[in-house]
Amino acid sequence: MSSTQPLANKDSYLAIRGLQKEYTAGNPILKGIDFDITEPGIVAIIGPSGTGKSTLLRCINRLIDPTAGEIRFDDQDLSQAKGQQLRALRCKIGMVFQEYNLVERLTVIENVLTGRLGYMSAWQAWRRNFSQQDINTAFELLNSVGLAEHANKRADSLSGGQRQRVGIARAVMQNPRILLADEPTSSLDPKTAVEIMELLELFSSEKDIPALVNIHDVKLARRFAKRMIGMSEGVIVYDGPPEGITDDHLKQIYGGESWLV
Ligand SMILES: Nc1ncnc2c1ncn2[C@@H]1O[C@H](COP(=O)(O)OP(=O)(O)OP(=O)(O)O)[C@@H](O)[C@H]1O
Repeated sequence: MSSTQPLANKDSYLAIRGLQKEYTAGNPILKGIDFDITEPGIVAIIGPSGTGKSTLLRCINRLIDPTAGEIRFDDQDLSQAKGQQLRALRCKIGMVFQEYNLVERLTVIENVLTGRLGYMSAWQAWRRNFSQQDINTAFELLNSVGLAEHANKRADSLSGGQRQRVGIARAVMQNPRILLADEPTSSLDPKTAVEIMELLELFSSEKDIPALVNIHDVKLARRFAKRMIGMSEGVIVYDGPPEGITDDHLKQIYGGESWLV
């Protein structure tokens, strides 16, 4: 794709053009990324370690600043947003992390409720002054992720799979327009990994939003993704349906072939 293509219309969930990121000058990690997200469902981003998958998601939610390019989200250029505008846009981006990023000393329900903090005034947030509606929604979400009976336990008493369920509930609590998940299954056993992907699929479908998921497990990606983006050395080398990915694509993405059995 070319960075001269027009940005998608305002019905697009996300439109990225010419996205570049250098951590050190002259050493680009993302070398001009272009894609549109126009439908709900899981989009799996695959590629070898160090190719820039996390950097891409971190640019999208502005945990880091892109070096160049445009990130069109909610009809605004997220790459240039600052201050209140950036905070408001970030509220609409739910983020799920590999290591969960929960507040360990808080209870499970308190962790889910932190998904609303971005919508509250500083005073309300400081007082943890959540509305009854938010509290009800948090309990409903905990029920949906199968953790209703754990609501009042401390987050650090849960297993990895349970923590990731809390992480997903917290992200959905934001009422996001998109979900970003950075290797959400990498620290989990295979069965739990499937359950986590099922939850991402469920919320993506229920809330009618896309979920961009960085994932190392190609088989798992193929099972759940509607679309796969293959990255290699900071560029996109495959963008299409899971059934379109061939061994040749995988060789191009990961290099070599001895691992392809
Ligand atoms: N904060 C940073 N400062 C400098 N370099 C960084 C920083 N974060 C990442 N990098 C470098 O950018 C490159 C891409 O890293 P990134 O984490 O985006 O890759 P990845 O594809 O997500 O890898 P993995 O699958 O192992 O998580 C790597 O070479 C990494 O060392």
